[in-house]
Order: sequence, then structure tokens, then C-alpha cells
Amino acid sequence: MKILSAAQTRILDEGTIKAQGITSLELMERAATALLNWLLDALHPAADTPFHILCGPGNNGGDGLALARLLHQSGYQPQVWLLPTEKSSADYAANLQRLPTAVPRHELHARRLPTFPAGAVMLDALFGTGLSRPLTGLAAQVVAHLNESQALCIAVDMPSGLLADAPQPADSAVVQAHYTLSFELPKLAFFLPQNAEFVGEWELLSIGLEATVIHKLAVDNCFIEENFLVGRYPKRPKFSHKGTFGHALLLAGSRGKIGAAVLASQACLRGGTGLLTTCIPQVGYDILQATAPEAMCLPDPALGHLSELPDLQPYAAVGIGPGLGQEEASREVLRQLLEAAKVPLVIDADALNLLGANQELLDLLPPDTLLTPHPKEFERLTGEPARDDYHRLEQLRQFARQRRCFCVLKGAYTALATPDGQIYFNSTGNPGMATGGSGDVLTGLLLALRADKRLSACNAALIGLYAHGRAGDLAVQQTGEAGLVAGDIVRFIGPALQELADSLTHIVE
Ligand SMILES: NC(=O)C1=CN([C@@H]2O[C@H](COP(=O)(O)OP(=O)(O)OC[C@H]3O[C@@H](n4cnc5c(N)ncnc54)[C@H](OP(=O)(O)O)[C@@H]3O)[C@@H](O)[C@H]2O)[C@H](O)CC1
Ligand SMILES: [K+]
Repeated sequence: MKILSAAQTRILDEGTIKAQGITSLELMERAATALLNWLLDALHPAADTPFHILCGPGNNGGDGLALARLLHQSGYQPQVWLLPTEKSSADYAANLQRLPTAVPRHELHARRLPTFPAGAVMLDALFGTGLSRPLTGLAAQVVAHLNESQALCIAVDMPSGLLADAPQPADSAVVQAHYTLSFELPKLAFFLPQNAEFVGEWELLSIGLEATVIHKLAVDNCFIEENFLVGRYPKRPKFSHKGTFGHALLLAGSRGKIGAAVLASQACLRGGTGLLTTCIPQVGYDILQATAPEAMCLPDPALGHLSELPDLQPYAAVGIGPGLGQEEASREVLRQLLEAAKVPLVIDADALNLLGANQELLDLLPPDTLLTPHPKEFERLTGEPARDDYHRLEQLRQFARQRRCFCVLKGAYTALATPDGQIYFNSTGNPGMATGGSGDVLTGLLLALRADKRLSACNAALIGLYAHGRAGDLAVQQTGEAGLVAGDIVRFIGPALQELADSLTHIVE
């Protein structure tokens, strides 16, 4: 699913009107109808629910006015609060005129801001994608007032005051919505942690925006849902054998962090690798053999950390990092690996920290290497703290382009940047997965997928991120969020991958 800029949203808006031979007012009516249907389906509001609709001067306000009319026609008694304005959009004016006189309308006034009771449903239709600067004056006061109320706040298209695709100055007035109901496609703002308190839960309402226009719009940010992955994860051929899926090598573990190597090994095995060899310091030998008996174990001569790079010849892909530690000898193993590797690499955790602390190693990264930092590890890689989440995203894009690598940035919406400058946001996962070892599981899974020669680097990464989150979503149904541990994710990797393998069959059926 494409993530459009505010400017592209306008192009899509106009393109839809032209292609479908409708008026902008009709499109607004679709938007208002979709809002009404959501309110009725999601809230099952009682007939006396106090709906308060706050309307700005543009088409966002027009959506609010049309919704007020539809609510009234459905038997509710909404009230409308208008932001005084000198100029308003044509469709706002048209909908103000169509508003039944029975719907109370009030002008918002700085000294007479209304009290919205806790049981009220507030609709924020002040500003949407047309916001061009931070809110000031009365608009900012209204937003602050709204944020103080205990009422349920639902933002129409965007929380007012939030820009769709760029940061606003710190301390700007922005609505803190419980829900944001956006039209057709998500906005970039929804994916960034700094906006979470404003956006709340977001949902997309389809209003029939023209698919042919969407198809033609070039974007560099996408949101990955299951339908994007249909057909990208091949079924296992009937006559397959363990050689079909590759032999993976994992370099992991140090004293006190053998668990990371175990989790990554288990995830690699559940990720469908044909064979797995895990190279581990001696201290982890018995532990690994006992907890991941399907893996072959290659003990390093050193007791507590990795000190030697094994012969790479037998392997289809190599993963390094989980629980590795940052010993000098392990750094040299990483250096030798980067110099020698002719197969796909997955680099995580302490191996990333070693790259960050020894920037000359970054020049050795083979093309298409997959790196999986969380924000702190990513900062060590770039050596430059990000100003905000938008800046961090551009750093990520730049890093992947410059280093010709695939770089993941882990978070609520884990992002994958590709060497050609695209960013894909993952749609699966839950807060229960913010727990130790979750990243080690991802590394093991990605390693299995990179060892499978049938998958491109990009598909392996997208499938791995999606299946990792989906496994977490399946696990959390049994464990609850607080009770989820990384090992639970491992248990559901198989079912998550199977869903993807079966998705094509479902569509054919
Ligand atoms: N996506 C779609 O296809 C559809 C979207 N719809 C809805 O339309 C809005 C976008 O409407 P638009 O009129 O372009 O913009 P807004 O309603 O967000 O606001 C524009 C007006 O607000 C003024 N403005 C902008 N920033 C500020 C500010 N900081 N303070 C005060 N006033 C501000 C702006 O004035 P300018 O001087 O900047 O020109 C405009 O007057 C979208 O979000 C959807 O809700 C359609 O209804 C359905 C199709
Ligand atoms: K809004």
C-alpha cells in the first residue's frame, strides 16, 4: 500500500474526480458516509450520544459538516462548532448550507470555549491534509482545550495540527486523538513514534479513490500488508530435500549471552532452513546441543567468545551478532567475514555495535547485506543522532543507498530501507514483542530466508519482518502482551510462514 505525500493526496483527489466523472462534493459525501458508517459500526452509539463536531475552514471541515447532516438524518443530535474564518472552501460552504437548521451550530470563541463532557464523542474536523503551518491563535487554543477534555476524540483524516509528511516545530498545538480515521491510504506521520500520542489508533476508510491514479503515483514509502506478499513466499516443492533450502551458518553467543544464540538458532530452524550450523564459544556448547538439537554445533576454540572464522565454503548465508559481545577477537572474526563472504549476510546486535565502533568496517559490507539495528544501534552506525523520527528515516534511506545494503530499523512499525531508496513499513507485531530476545529471533528467521536461494534479498527481508510480527500476533493471543517472551515468537514462526505460503492458494480458490 502506497504512502502518499499531502501533495500527492491532492493529485489523487483531483484524479479521482476526473476519472470517475464525479464532483468534489460527491467525493466529500463518500468521505462523510464512510465516517458515519465507522461511527455506527465501531461505537454502536446510543440515540442520545452527544456528538460534537469541530469544523475548520477547508474540506476537512466540509467533511465534518456533511457528517453532521448524516448523523442528524440517522436520528442523532450532533452539534457543530465552527472555527471563525474569512475564507472557506467551496465544499465547506456548500455543506454548511445543506446543514439542517435543526442541527445546532456555534462559533468557537476564545473566551467561551464549551465544556465537552466525558461521555461526548468529539470529531476533530478542524484541519486535514491542507495544513500548511503550525496552528496559532484560536485554533491552537481550541486544540489545547480539546486535549484537556475527557471526551472520546476522533480525528477526521488527520489529527489537526499534525503535518501529513513532515515534522512540525516542537510544542506545536496538535490534537491528541484516540482514533484517526483516514481516507483510503495512510499518511507517513502515522508510522513515526513521535506522533503516536496524536494519532492514537488509526484506521483507513475506503472512499473509492481511483486505483489507476494511485498506480501511477511514484512513492518511496510503502506499508506492507499480507496482500503485498501474496506469491512472494513459495510453497515447498514436493520433491524438495534439505539442500533445497540452504545451509545457514550462525555466528553468535558469548559468556552470559548464550540464550541469544539459542533463540536465533531455534528461529532459523523454524524459519525453514535446510541445515543450520551454529558457531558458538565453548561455554555454550552443551547448552546449544540441548536446546537446539537440530542445529549442528561448531565450538570455537575460545571459552567465552568467538575468536575464529570457520571455513565459509559449505554455507548459503551467514548470520552474525546475537549475543556476540564486543571482544577484539570477535571484531576480527567480523572483519574476516566481511572480507571473505560471497554469500548473503545478516548482521545484528553486537556485530552492529562493532561496525558502529569501527566505521572502517562499514566499507567492507558486501552489497545486499541485511542489517537489523534498533534505533540506538542505528545511531551508532551513522554516528549522528537524529533530530527527529523524520530525520532518522531519511538517514536510514541514505544509509541503505550509500552502503548498497538492506537496513531494517526495528520499532512498532519496523521499517526496511532498500539500496534503491525505498522504505517499507511492516504491518504486523504488537507491544508484547518489545522484550529481550525478540531481535535474536528476527535475525535467525531472516538468516533462514536469506539461505533460501529462491527468495530475493528484498523478499526475504519483507517476508521475515512480516512473519516475525505475525508470529508475535499469534503468540500474544495465548500469552497476553506482558507474558510474551521471545521463545513464544519462535513457536509461531511456522504457522506464520504457512499462512504466507497458503495465501496464493486462497486467492486462486
Ligand atoms: N483525500 C481525499 O481525497 C479527500 C479529502 N477530503 C478532505 O479534505 C481534506 C483536505 O482539505 P483541504 O481543504 O485541502 O485542507 P484542510 O481542510 O486541511 O485545510 C485547509 C484550510 O486551512 C487553512 N490552513 C492551513 N493551515 C492553517 C493553519 N495553521 N492555521 C489556520 N489555517 C490554516 C488553509 O489556508 P491557507 O492559507 O493555507 O490556504 C485552508 O483554508 C482532507 O484532510 C480530507 O479531510 C475530502 O473531503 C474527501 C476526499
Ligand atoms: K482533522
